[in-house]
Amino acid sequence: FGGYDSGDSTYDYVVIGGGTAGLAIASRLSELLNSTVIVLEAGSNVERLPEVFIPGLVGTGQAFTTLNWGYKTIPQEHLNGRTTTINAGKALGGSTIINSMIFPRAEKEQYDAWGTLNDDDPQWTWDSMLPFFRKLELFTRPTESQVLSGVLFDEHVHGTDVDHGRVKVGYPNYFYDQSKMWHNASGFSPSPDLSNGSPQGTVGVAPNSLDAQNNTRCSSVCAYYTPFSNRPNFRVLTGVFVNRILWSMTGTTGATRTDPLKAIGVEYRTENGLVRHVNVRKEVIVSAGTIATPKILELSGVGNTTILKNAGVTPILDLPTVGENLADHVHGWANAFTNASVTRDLLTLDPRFKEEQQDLWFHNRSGVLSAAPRSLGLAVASDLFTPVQLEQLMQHTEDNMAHYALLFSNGNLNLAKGIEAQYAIVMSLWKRDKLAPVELNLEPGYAGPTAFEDRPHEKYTSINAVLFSPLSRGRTHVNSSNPADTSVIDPAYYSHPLDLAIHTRGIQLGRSMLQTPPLDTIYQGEYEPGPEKTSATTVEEWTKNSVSSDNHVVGTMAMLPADMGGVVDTRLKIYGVQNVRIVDASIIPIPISAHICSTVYMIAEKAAEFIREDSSLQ
Ligand SMILES: Cc1cc2nc3c(=O)[nH]c(=O)nc-3n(C[C@H](O)[C@H](O)[C@H](O)COP(=O)(O)OP(=O)(O)OC[C@H]3O[C@@H](n4cnc5c(N)ncnc54)[C@H](O)[C@@H]3O)c2cc1C
Repeated sequence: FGGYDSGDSTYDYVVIGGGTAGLAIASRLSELLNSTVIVLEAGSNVERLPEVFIPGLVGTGQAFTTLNWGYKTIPQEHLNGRTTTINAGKALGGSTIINSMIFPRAEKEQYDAWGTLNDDDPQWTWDSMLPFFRKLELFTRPTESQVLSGVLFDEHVHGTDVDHGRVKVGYPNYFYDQSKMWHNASGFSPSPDLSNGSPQGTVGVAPNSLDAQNNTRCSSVCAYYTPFSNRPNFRVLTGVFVNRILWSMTGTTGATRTDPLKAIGVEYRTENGLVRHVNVRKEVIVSAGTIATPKILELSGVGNTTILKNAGVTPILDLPTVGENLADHVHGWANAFTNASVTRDLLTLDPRFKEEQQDLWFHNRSGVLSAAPRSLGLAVASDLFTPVQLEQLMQHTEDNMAHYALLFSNGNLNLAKGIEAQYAIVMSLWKRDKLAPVELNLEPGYAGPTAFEDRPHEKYTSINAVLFSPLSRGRTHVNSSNPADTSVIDPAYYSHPLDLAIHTRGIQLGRSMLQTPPLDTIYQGEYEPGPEKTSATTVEEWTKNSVSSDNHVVGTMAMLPADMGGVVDTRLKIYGVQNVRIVDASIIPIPISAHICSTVYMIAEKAAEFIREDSSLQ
């Protein structure tokens, strides 16, 4: 297990990508003892790297180019022509190897929106998703000292089934003074639990994907693979790069195809360049993530025929919205110098401090390395704008919904309808304060766009301000038939004007929080955006020049009806294809106001159930 396949072979289920969703669904399918499952993963198993398993080292793993696909965007018109990087884990465990382990959920109304967009399908509502959110979790109640440090929780919304729960969820062992101060400075009310489906307008200590017994990261490898790696029907190949899906070539091809396409195998390349394939008996499941999944489909001939022909790929099935509808959260900051006694900066600035903290963590799992420190505050529209400003922004957005939907649809009228339907939902949630357009969270150390070498070597307090409800939609497509070439990725950040307006306002709010009691007692002057940036225009300009991806890309294989530009149906099957499901963040039809990892696991758990149900009908 975990090595190279000795040759071509046949499996019931072939899973492309052993990341967050890929390992989750493969593991659940391997519970069906009469089924064989293989996972094909490009990266390797790096669970034993300290940068991966020590919670306080979050952020360092993504700097390893070997662990990060680091997808580059094309120059972004509304970011003054800058290119940006969308990070994504390149390892067994995918992005759960390098992510920040923040593990909340979004507002229940936003999950209900998935059903609304899909002809009111009851399979995709908060109520029908909650059992799967609970199923995936193995929650550890916070200790008395964690509760005294401000952790609030509602056990009913968590999963505690020791036999079936998988992702270990817990809380940090170390609490920075400034995080506690920020809870008061934010002005938000305390959240009873950031996973309860009503986080908007509240602040709280985020649950983490963390093994509370050992105080180590719980990635999808820890949750879904390591404990089950000796199952004879569960095989994982690492270091293999999938090129394409192989189809049964009976029937017609191209736009005139009427019979559903059937996958018969998957072609991959080994690290030493050998091209091999595996055969599939039942289904192929694509879980390569929001950027790589549409690429694999396009290289397999499924996508927009014109785009495929231009790239030199032979079209097999015309599905013009593959790779469209891309949405991403956008990350911005405000930060200030601080006289707080402990910040994360000390890990870099003071070798003795770092050594002490390492000793503490290895000795009894305490100290700053025992925490991936995130307290989240979810601002609603009325926290950001006055009623008059809000009225004007909403009016302008509502008046122009059809215009922007068409603009972002790449000429596809079905997708324009789908995007416009998304906008109508967003506007209605805005009006009812059922959606947090911006998340603000405190980082007890430097967070911002300036490299260590280029900034003063001081201690900082930062507020991350993340745009959570983008209306801009972009796309990712191949422009070559060579699998080794990267796609052309255009998230079209800020191409909807509301996005820039909201995000700039969020950054301003974060900036003012740094000077609000009691945080003002540790404030030693602003570093970024910079005290000289006082007008709305100068802050807006700084925002355009500095923001980056929050690595929460979704939507490129959207679960929407076909006449709204969808790529997969509500059982996650690709339209026009018999036996390929998409199971990862790419199916999320509309961005949610939350860190998305728990939602991706929930999708995988639901998909496993769909497959179980469908196979029992055969
Ligand atoms: C730096 C960073 C920080 C984040 N922080 C948080 C956070 O704190 N909380 C949160 O909720 N979310 C966070 N996220 C987002 C979240 O982790 C991801 O959205 C989610 O894990 C994506 O899951 P996925 O299954 O769609 O894709 P992934 O987990 O990325 O899995 C895709 C897998 O497919 C593999 N793959 C790709 N192409 C091929 C190919 N051709 N052949 C074979 N294998 C291939 C990849 O190597 C990878 O293993 C973060 C993401 C990043 C990158």
